[in-house]
Amino acid sequence: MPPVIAFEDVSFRYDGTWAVEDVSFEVAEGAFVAVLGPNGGGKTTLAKLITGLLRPTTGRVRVFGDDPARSARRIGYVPQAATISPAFPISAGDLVALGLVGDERAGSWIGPWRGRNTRKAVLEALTAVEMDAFIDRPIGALSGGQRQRVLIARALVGAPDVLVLDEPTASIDPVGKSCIVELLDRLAADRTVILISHDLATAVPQATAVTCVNRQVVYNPEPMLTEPMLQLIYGVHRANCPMGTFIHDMAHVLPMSGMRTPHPEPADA
Ligand SMILES: Nc1ncnc2c1ncn2[C@@H]1O[C@H](COP(=O)(O)OP(=O)(O)OP(=O)(O)O)[C@@H](O)[C@H]1O
Repeated sequence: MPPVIAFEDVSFRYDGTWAVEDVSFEVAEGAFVAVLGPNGGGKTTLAKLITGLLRPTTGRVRVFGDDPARSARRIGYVPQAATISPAFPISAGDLVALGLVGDERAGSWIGPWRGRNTRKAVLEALTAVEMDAFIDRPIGALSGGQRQRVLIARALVGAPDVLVLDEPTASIDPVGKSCIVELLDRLAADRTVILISHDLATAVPQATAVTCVNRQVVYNPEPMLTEPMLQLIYGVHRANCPMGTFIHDMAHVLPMSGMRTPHPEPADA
C-alpha cells in the first residue's frame, strides 16, 4: 500500500534559519504518529509542510501521492495554540463552518451557512467531539478545553483522511486532557493521525509510530523510542525502550543528564 505521507530529502529554511534539514520518512495509512521534540525543533514546520501551508525549500513532500496543496481537502489541521480570541464574536457552529470554506461538498458557503448541507456537516463534527449542544454558544463563553474541542471539530468537518494536531492539549487540565486522549482514540479508528505533543503521556497511549524532530527527523514505525531518537531530542544515551518505560524513567534520566523536562504551555488567556 502506498504511504499516506512521504518526505523525500526535505529541507526548509525561514529566511536564514534552517528549521528542518534532509528529512525523509513515510507514514503508512492508519498510523497514529506521535511527534516529539524540543521547543524550536521544527515540529510545527513539519506539520505545515504536511498540510501544504509551507513548501519545502528543497526536496519533495507527497500526501496521497500528490502535492499537499492538492490533497488539502483530505487533511484536517488543528494549529498550535489556535488561540482564536475569545472576544471574537463568533459561535462554535460558525467557527466549525469555517473549516468548510471553499469546500464544494458544503454547497454554497457564501450566504447563510445554515444551509442544510453545511449545518448537517457542522452538527456531525460537533457531535464527534461531544459539543453539539454548544453549536450556538459564542466561543467566548466556552472553556479552554471546550474551545479546543470545537477547533478539532473545525478540522474534522471536511471529513479528512488525515488529521494533524499541533499541541491540542496545551493549557488543558488533566481531566480535559484525558477526554481529548479518548477523543483522539476514537478519531484514529478510521483515519491517519499526526499528533505533535510535548506531553508524552498524551502522545503515548494510542501511538503506533513515533517521530522525533530536532532539525533532523528520526522516524520509527513502531511506538518505540530508539537510542538515536533520545540522542536527537534530549542528548541522552539510553537503550531502546517502549515509550511508557521512557516516561516512567524520565524523571530520573533528565535531571541526571542536566536536561530540561518538557514544560507545560502557558495557561490559556
Ligand atoms: N515564521 C518564522 N520565521 C522565521 N523563523 C521561524 C518561523 N517559524 C519558526 N521559525 C524558526 O524555525 C525553527 C523551528 O520552529 P518550529 O515552530 O517549527 O518548532 P517547534 O518544534 O514547533 O517548536 P515549539 O515546540 O516551540 O512549538 C525555530 O528555530 C523557529 O524559531
